[in-house]
Amino acid sequence: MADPETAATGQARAHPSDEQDFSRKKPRLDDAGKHKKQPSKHKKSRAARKRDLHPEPYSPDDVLHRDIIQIIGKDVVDKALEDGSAKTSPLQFHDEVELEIVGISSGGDGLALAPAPHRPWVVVVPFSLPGEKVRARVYRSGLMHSLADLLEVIRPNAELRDESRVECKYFGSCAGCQYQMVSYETQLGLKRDVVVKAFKNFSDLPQSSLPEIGSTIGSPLQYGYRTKITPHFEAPRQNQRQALDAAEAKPEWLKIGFNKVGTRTTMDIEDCPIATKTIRDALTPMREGIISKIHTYKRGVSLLLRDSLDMSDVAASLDKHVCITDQKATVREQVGGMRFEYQAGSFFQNNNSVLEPLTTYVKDAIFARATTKPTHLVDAYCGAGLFSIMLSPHFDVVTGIELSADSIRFATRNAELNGIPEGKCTFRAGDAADIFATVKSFPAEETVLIIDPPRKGCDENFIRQLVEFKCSTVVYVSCNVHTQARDVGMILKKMEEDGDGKTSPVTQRAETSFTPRSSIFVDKSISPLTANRGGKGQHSRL
Ligand SMILES: C[S@@+](CC[C@H](N)C(=O)[O-])C[C@H]1O[C@@H](n2cnc3c(N)ncnc32)[C@H](O)[C@@H]1O
Repeated sequence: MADPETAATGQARAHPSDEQDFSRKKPRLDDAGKHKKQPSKHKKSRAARKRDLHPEPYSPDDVLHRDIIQIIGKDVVDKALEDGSAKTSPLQFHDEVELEIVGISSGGDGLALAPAPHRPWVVVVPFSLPGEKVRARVYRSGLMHSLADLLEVIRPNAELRDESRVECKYFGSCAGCQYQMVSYETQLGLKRDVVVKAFKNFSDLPQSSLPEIGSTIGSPLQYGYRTKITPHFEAPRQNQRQALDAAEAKPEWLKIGFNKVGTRTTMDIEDCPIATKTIRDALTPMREGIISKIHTYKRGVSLLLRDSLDMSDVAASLDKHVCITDQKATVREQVGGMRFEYQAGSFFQNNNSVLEPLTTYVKDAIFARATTKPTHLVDAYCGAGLFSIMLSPHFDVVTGIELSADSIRFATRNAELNGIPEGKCTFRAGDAADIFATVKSFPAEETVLIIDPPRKGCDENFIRQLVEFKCSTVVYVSCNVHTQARDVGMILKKMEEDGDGKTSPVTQRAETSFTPRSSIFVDKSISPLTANRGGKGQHSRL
């Protein structure tokens, strides 16, 4: 799933960089307790001012902006942009308001209209649900919206909310999960809605061409599924370091964990119930080790905890797991009948329990649609070879490409490890677009292309060559449905421009499945309990 940093890592959700940060009004003190110079509001570049009013396309800000438009209407937003009031919040810092939640954003937060007599303005309230009446306190404002902390659910949506479902003591503060209080059934429906909206808002396709979105296929595990977490902590400041020599217990300022919702502040997290048992068991000793030598750290650290089969015993049962914390170490996982190894610091999907159903789903989708039996498989953005190797029994020739040379080394090794005949699977390191030059001899009618790009999606060079390649089937797996919708729209349009209906590799139907990933055919939305928010420098994913 894409950029492996998902909501489950607890990284903070992205907020519009240009938001009106009321907290700036408070004097800031430096380490020595002196007042820091306040940043001048007049120094924003023209580009920054433009960004203020036009979120970066397909970014989490843009996705939220589309949700806002849906609630208050395009005309109202356009008028506010025109008259210059789109960034002027009618609500002040720390205003407490009672709100009726009317919708839920693609990032999983409740959405309300600012109460009358305020002009149309959206308030975003994490952990609230449609149909609820809540009390919330505003802490920041941005383009046509304010962000607010949930203070109280005055009238819960009894159909959706059941607090007894919540299994994590940090839920409601940690940025990692959004949905623990709702049933998994409901979560799957919410994820489907995100896919529907994404194709409507970001594919640039006419209504009549929008794919039908199937129902979401659930993850076999809803807690204890996450095979990777990356808690982080800050190094002591100079004044804190001096006091440390005497300290034995964890100093109050030291927080080892994930971001607090809506902030870039780290919360101390002692346990994470969405992580596997192996990772949960390893977290306490790891934290204790850090606390005991915190005085030695000169800078903050992002930790890595990865669940691996025990590598010390090749014949060991699949029940013997260890926690890997070294980025360079090798991790081993089992998926169906296949074994995979990869470098701990490189990409691998973070919910092992969905991988067999996911790859089987992709295989079934390919063969159910094929009119001629596919023989050749091209796996673009192949990582350590998950799709290549899982699907290899069903093809004669398989080739994969991937930017990371380390992942390619492991993909080649994984083919050997699983006894795939020599020469059947070949992998090369390089930009995905380079694959097309190497597969010109593949028979178009019998060739399948699987794409599983990072969150930013494919580039135009790749898409242009994909369309020219004219293979029989394209499967687009993605952890970011918004860039996926953009790319699918672009592929369909370019194919139409080419006027070659027969090549049409793109399915008529997007189907939501599993946790977050998506494909042209499949849209998987991976993580239970999380909204699969995404984006740079933030936050979450498979
Ligand atoms: C979402 S992961 C998918 C990996 C693999 N399909 C799997 O399921 O394990 C995306 C992969 O694309 C790789 N990548 C990123 N940019 C790329 C590019 N321009 N060309 C090829 N691979 C790229 C990343 O290193 C990462 O391994």
